[in-house]
Amino acid sequence: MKITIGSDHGAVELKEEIKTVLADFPDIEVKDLGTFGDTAVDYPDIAEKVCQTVVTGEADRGILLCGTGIGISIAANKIKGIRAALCTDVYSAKMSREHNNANVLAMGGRVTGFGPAGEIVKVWVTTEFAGGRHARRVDKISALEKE
Ligand SMILES: O=C(CO)[C@H](O)[C@H](O)[C@H](O)COP(=O)(O)O
Repeated sequence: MKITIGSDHGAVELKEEIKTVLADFPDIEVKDLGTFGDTAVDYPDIAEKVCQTVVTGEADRGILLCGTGIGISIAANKIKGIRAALCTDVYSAKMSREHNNANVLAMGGRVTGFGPAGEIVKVWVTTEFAGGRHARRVDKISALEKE
């Protein structure tokens, strides 16, 4: 699985931690699209960069981080084809894959600690979409994009 990851200046350390967690998954290839320092950047720019790789198929999924995860997930969900889930707990992360087929995980570097974030990422990358009744609902989300 190919995953692109990006953060604004509010979550650079969490981004590094998540890359360390994902390094334990031999089947996962991670591409880091920045930002890399503490100079302030605008989270919609990072959301756009990462989400473009998902909608074009260059990546299978994306992980987006900012201070709260709120702004970057709002921005991501404006992009056609993106289903970004802002998660602060493992159950929601699991459901975002099983029920919503989320293709982007968002978290907040000023909200979620390294330990919980690592557990969230692990379950998110290992949980498959359940399909069935959930596919009908996800299709209805996609239909909303066309209105
Ligand atoms: O999206 C956010 C808030 O909705 C993120 O937390 C940003 O990282 C945050 O807004 C950045 O704030 P800063 O004061 O410019 O560091």
